[in-house]
Amino acid sequence: MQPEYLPFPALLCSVLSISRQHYEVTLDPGRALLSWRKLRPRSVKGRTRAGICLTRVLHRARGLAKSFSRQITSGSVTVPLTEIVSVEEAEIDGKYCNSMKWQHMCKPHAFTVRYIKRMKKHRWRCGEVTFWCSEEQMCCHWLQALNDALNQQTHRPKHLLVYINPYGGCKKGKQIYEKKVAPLFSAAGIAADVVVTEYANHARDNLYDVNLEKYDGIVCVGGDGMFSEVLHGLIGRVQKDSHIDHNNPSACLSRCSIRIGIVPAGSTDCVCYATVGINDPVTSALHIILGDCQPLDVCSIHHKKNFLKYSVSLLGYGFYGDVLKGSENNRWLGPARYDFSGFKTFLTHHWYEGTVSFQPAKWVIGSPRDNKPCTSGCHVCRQSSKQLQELQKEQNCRFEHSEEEWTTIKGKFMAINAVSLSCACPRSPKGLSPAAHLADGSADLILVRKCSRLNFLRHLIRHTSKKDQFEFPFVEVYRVKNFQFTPKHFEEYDTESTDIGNVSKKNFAQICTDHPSCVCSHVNSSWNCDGETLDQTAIEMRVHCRLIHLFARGIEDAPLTDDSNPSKILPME
Ligand SMILES: CCCCCCCCCCCCC/C=C/[C@@H](O)[C@H](CO)NC(=O)CCCCCCCCCCCCCCC
Ligand SMILES: Nc1ncnc2c1ncn2[C@@H]1O[C@H](COP(=O)(O)OP(=O)(O)OP(=O)(O)O)[C@@H](O)[C@H]1O
Ligand SMILES: [Ca+2]
Repeated sequence: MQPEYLPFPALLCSVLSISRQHYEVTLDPGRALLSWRKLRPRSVKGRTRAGICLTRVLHRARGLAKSFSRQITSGSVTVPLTEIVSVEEAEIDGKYCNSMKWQHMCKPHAFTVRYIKRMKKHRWRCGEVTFWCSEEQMCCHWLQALNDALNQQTHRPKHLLVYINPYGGCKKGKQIYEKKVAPLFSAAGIAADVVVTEYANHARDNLYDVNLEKYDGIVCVGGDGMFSEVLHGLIGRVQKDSHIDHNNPSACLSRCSIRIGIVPAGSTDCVCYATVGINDPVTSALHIILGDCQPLDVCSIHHKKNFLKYSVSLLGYGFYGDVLKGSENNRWLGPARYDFSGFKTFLTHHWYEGTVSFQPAKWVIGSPRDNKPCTSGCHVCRQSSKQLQELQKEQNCRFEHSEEEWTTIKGKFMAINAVSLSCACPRSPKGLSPAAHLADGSADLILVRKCSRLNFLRHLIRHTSKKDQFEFPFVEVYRVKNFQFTPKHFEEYDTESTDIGNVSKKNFAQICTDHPSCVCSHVNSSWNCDGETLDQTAIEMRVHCRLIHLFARGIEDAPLTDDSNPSKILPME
């Protein structure tokens, strides 16, 4: 049984100075809060004649804790211990040492606390406050207590493996890491082994050899393509270690427990944006330092019994496949290559014929048009994944192979998009499917049927506003656990050959040479899989619920402060 008053964790409360003003500073380990409140001169006098130091270890935890819950007064700041980035002895600069106030001290004693400040649009910055103590002993006491509290947060990474793509996005990956991220990691006491990649797939291949046990996380500095490399390396490595054959489309893949952090330095940065709420390197670094953890669904893509790729953002055929293809020769344009190619692809206005079959994700409690986006600590994800787990247990693993309820749609499509997260990115802040969930075990399958150029434009424009992009008769959206696609012309030329895709391509090439004026080259599109083109057009996709974990927390509901008043952090009540 718990005694009424425990000696530990005890409150630590002192009068310390910040910028020569007196504050009552309290560390409440029970509620995991650090707070400081400005004292009026009268109350300081009442506490200590010197007006600087008074340390009281308070055991009346309950009464005081209650009073903290009401502490939303002006001049009062409360920071959860989970949001403290670092604590260290302050470096005293000349300004303070030479001031009259401190001249009597040969060595002023101060410590600096860095903590999360929430700015607009999910951007985080590092706030900094230096507390001055009158005695060395008090300073040590505070440093010790704060560091003890931080050390108790065992989910924070201590050792990271960092891969930097120096050529992603605007080619600033290395600079971004060195200037913005590395200093924060080192302040937080995180050791990092850095690999600057020398060729495409360097990071992926390296992850097969590296001793993963040494690390608490892997960080990739780059765009979605770089993240995809790390994802393939990690998932591939874990399956290899667990002797799971990834070529088997119905294999139950082993989950990867080591977390991946994304420092955005790419062209789209969709995975980062959709899991953090912004593509900002400092914000991402801070999420990594705090040791955030966000599970993420991953889709596997197969052609017959051959594994092709994993996808976490967009698996798109038609419009987005063509945009990607068209952008490849214009890499020199950097991120603008997608807009240029998007414009050209829009003007060419192609549609493609084929058959889509899918099985709905029956366990999910949400739907693609319920207007309930995935947020930090998402209830829909938690509940849905729990129900999926129960279903899998009930059906004793046969669930994955069940043949029930396939829906088949044959038609002409402008675009077929499957997304297992919203795909929010700077181009489209709500994404391709605004209510898709990060970790519910499902993907949203969006079918845009053949329509006029004007209608397609109306649909595209909706991605940039708050209006529903699915509210058109030519757009359908389904929440699925898997789907298959066969292009019409693949069916026609299908043979018993083992390399069907190549046979099909060969036949088309033949037809096009025979009829130079025809549009055969546009009979098939290609798949854009997280920014990479797939070699096959006939594919099957399956969602693996929560296969990986990121250093992220999903998108927080509402920022607690704004830029105009960043110093006031309200308690997390
Ligand atoms: C009129 C404006 C309409 C704007 C509509 C914007 C919709 C943007 C939706 C973006 C969805 C991104 C999904 C993420 C995919 C990533 O895994 C992948 C790798 O990074 N990125 C891309 O494939 C890169 C895909 C980039 C796609 C850019 C598409 C740009 C379309 C421009 C159409 C212009 C029509 C103008 C007519 C006058
Ligand atoms: N050293 C390297 N040299 C050439 N290519 C590399 C190197 N390192 C990584 N790559 C490849 O570069 C590709 C693109 O990188 P990245 O995703 O970082 O930028 P991006 O394509 O501009 O951004 P996004 O994917 O967000 O659109 C990745 O597919 C990755 O495999
Ligand atoms: Ca999902």
